[in-house]
Amino acid sequence: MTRVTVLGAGGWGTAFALVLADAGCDVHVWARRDAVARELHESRTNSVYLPGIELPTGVRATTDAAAALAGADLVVLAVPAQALREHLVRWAPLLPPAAPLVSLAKGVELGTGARMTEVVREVTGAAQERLVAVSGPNLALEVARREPSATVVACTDDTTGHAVADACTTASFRPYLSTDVVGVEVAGAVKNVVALAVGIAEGLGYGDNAKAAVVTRGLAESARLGVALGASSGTFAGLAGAGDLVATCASPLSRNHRAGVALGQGRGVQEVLGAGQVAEGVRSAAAVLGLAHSRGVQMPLTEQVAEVVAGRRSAAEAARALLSRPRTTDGI
Ligand SMILES: NC(=O)C1=CN([C@@H]2O[C@H](COP(=O)(O)OP(=O)(O)OC[C@H]3O[C@@H](n4cnc5c(N)ncnc54)[C@H](O)[C@@H]3O)[C@@H](O)[C@H]2O)C=CC1
Ligand SMILES: O=C(CO)COP(=O)(O)O
Repeated sequence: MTRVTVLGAGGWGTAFALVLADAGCDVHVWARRDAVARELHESRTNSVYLPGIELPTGVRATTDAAAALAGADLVVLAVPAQALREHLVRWAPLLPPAAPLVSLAKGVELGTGARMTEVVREVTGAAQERLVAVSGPNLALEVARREPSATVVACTDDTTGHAVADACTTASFRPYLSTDVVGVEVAGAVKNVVALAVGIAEGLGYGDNAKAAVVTRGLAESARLGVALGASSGTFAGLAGAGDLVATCASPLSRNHRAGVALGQGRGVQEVLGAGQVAEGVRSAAAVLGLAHSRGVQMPLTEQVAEVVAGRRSAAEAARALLSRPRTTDGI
């Protein structure tokens, strides 16, 4: 039986632990907070992050990372993007030397512009073949309710990719394989920024035309950045790109979408963040923009989201700025 350690017991870490257990893995979850670990371990529920969901028997949880990681065949990283490095520095000496390291986070690190697998590689020194990104239209609550969902398992090494896909294939959760780690990670990170933008449009009271324009132009700029970083443009038309935008930009379950609506209604970013769980796009917007600037890539939508999030521009001003840009000729 594959022994898997999931580091992070938020909505997605917990839902993914459920998938792994359904797929027949022996699952050990690390939670940051004692109350969450105890509830998961004793009642097999996580009422803060996944209300109404019961995990399969056999899933264990602890706040002791060393105990969670002992003997792991596979390690899943499920903490928010901006917290990954600080946690990994502590976990690195505890990681089994050959286990694949799977990143679930959708974000780019502030200050470095690093993708999540780049952070993992820098901190752990793990070979590229051990690094895996899982990303797609995977709203945690729907996955945990065992509603049909598909995802992308991205790894430069086929054998590792298949091993991770085997560990998380169930009757309702279906992974597709890709070797385009860069594309899958960029698509996931920029998706959160676009979901904020769609929410902002909604909060401003705009209709479906505006939202469709934001999604489509957001996807175009996501693909532009990805290709500049070496990704394949096809990745952005797939599950990790268009697929995740469809799910997140339409769903009230998306925290980025909800945060965007609040920003569009004129609420401040502190109020918006204080009210809910992690909305990765809020902090990734500036990081994505920095990465784009370093490669000479234009990302006008991301630029406006970063302005709104920083409080330098109102949502209405951002919309006006986008509408008054010089005409472009790419036609997509
Ligand atoms: N929730 C979802 O539907 C999905 C989330 N993701 C991605 O997975 C990653 C994790 O998201 P969730 O599990 O949903 O987040 P969450 O907000 O539900 O939970 C985050 C988890 O990380 C822990 N944590 C550790 N250090 C933290 C810190 N410094 N600040 C805040 N939390 C910290 C929290 O205690 C919690 O266990 C994010 O990058 C997100 O974009 C990806 C797909 C689906
Ligand atoms: O990434 C997600 C679904 O694929 C979840 O989105 P939120 O982080 O906005 O809730």
